[in-house]
Amino acid sequence: MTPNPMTNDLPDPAAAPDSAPLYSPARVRALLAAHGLKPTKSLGQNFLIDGNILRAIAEAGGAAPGENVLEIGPGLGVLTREVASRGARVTALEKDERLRPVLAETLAGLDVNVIWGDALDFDYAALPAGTRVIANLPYYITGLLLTRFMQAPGVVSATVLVQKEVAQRLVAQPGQDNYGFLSAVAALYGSVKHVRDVPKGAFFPAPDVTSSVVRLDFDRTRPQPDPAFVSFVDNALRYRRKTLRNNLRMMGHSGEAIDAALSDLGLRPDVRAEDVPLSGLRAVAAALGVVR
Ligand SMILES: C[S@@+](CC[C@H](N)C(=O)[O-])C[C@H]1O[C@@H](n2cnc3c(N)ncnc32)[C@H](O)[C@@H]1O
Repeated sequence: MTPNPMTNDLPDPAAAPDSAPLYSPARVRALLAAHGLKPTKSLGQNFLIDGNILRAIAEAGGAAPGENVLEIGPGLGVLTREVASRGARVTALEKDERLRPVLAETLAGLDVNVIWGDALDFDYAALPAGTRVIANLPYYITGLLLTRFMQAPGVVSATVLVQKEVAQRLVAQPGQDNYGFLSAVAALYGSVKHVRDVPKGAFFPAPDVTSSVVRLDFDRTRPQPDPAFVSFVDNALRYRRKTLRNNLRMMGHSGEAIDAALSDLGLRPDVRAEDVPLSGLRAVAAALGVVR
């Protein structure tokens, strides 16, 4: 049973036998109808209705007995169930309070702690060491959430469903089209792996864009990036297609100091920040006295 791509209509709930899995399109529709709910676009509510994708995310995310998992946006609880039923302890942050009765029903009997509130207000620094994030993220705050996970010392990995375009940015290397702050900061904290693409039909309602599952691993054994350097990289890469010199000028560095630094480091005066590897940006930051 797949949704009609033209209307996003799902089959009649009466057609959903109780034995059908929770993520089946008919069960999802029945659940929403029973609670008088419609997905809210502004909250990025595109619910997963494909069992293969759910299993692939849980598997890639390392959901296993004894693991502490953080999920952002459990929605109807389909991914939460998949992860918790593999023995992981799940903490799930959900903003939409209308989903309280739904999650009470779909997560009954599982080891899940639902925290109601905005994921942007959550204290990620307090998460226990070894926490794994597994989530189908609300797309409108993906970038912000990814940087919160990176900066939380307890979080060791994040396996997340994101827009394909974000996935491409995450894995891009210096000099490539999609390279930018997200690519650079991900490389500063660890490594990124593209797990698989996910077609629009795997969601209800179907989103406008293709999605991808990526896994980010954060290396907590090495010294964490200097916040001054992270901010320097953010500013240096902020305006794409402008020269690094121009972006550094916007940060308030003098033209003289920039020219001397670029020349000493053998970088062309018109080099663009997205073409300079992180080691080069670090050398520029050191030459300008931003980091030691
Ligand atoms: C893409 S849906 C994923 C739902 C479910 N995990 C699934 O895969 O079917 C995103 C979820 O994030 C929730 N959400 C949106 N903004 C949020 C925020 N700021 N804080 C916490 N949850 C949020 C939405 O209500 C929704 O449940």
